[in-house]
Amino acid sequence: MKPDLLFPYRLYLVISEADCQGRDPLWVAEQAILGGVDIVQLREKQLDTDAFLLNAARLKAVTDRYGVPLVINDNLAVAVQLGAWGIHVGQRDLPPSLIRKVWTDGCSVGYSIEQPEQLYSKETEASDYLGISPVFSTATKTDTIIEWGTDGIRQIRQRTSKPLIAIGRMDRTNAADAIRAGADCIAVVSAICSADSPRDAAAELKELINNAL
Ligand SMILES: Cc1ncc(COP(=O)(O)OP(=O)(O)O)c(N)n1
Ligand SMILES: Cc1nc(C(=O)O)sc1CCOP(=O)(O)O
Ligand SMILES: [Mg+2]
Repeated sequence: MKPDLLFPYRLYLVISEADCQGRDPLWVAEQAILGGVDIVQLREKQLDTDAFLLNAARLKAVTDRYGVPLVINDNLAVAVQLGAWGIHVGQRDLPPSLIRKVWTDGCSVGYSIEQPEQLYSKETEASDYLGISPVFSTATKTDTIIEWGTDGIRQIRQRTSKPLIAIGRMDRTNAADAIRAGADCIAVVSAICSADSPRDAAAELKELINNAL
């Protein structure tokens, strides 16, 4: 199925303070953007809402400077108060249809798909793009169910026109394969946040993605 063109982003950085190896996440995010990241998600699983909001506001000052959309993971209160571009939720979070009722001014809603039957739900219908969760199992997030693999990307591509985000152990060795299998965008934590040079890592991934399109 042909992908929806409303999601033009190709390289998606998912970031948290804990994933940045003691480095300043604002520096990591800025370097990644300079290297070619074109959408950023703040995923803070350990912080309360006040601390999450403070970090999100600091990060938004950086992403706004470069015209890069900022997505908030899970926390609708933070996303709304911040005026974020969007929110990403999974199967055990607030459902997209409820988010749309509360956050009415055109937010973007990403939704994780963990199993084939979840593609055909009212909540999937209510979302703007889908996280393929995970393409490969990863130490960064261990509460996942199956591995989709590149064949899984191909199967999902045949069944939906929603933009597809490949996430889970994505890196320089598999990004091009995921794009060729039908993903629209590659999302990473470690491949950028753990790299010696987040800027160079992002630039290499972006080139691999662009060459695979
Ligand atoms: C782009 C993207 N895809 C998938 C996820 C995972 O979301 P979720 O299943 O809600 O898990 P947590 O990130 O909340 O642990 C994501 N965050 N981003
Ligand atoms: C945030 C997230 N969501 C996933 C999912 O499967 O839904 S995997 C993941 C973390 C991805 O980290 P890394 O790039 O280090 O593998
Ligand atoms: Mg979640």
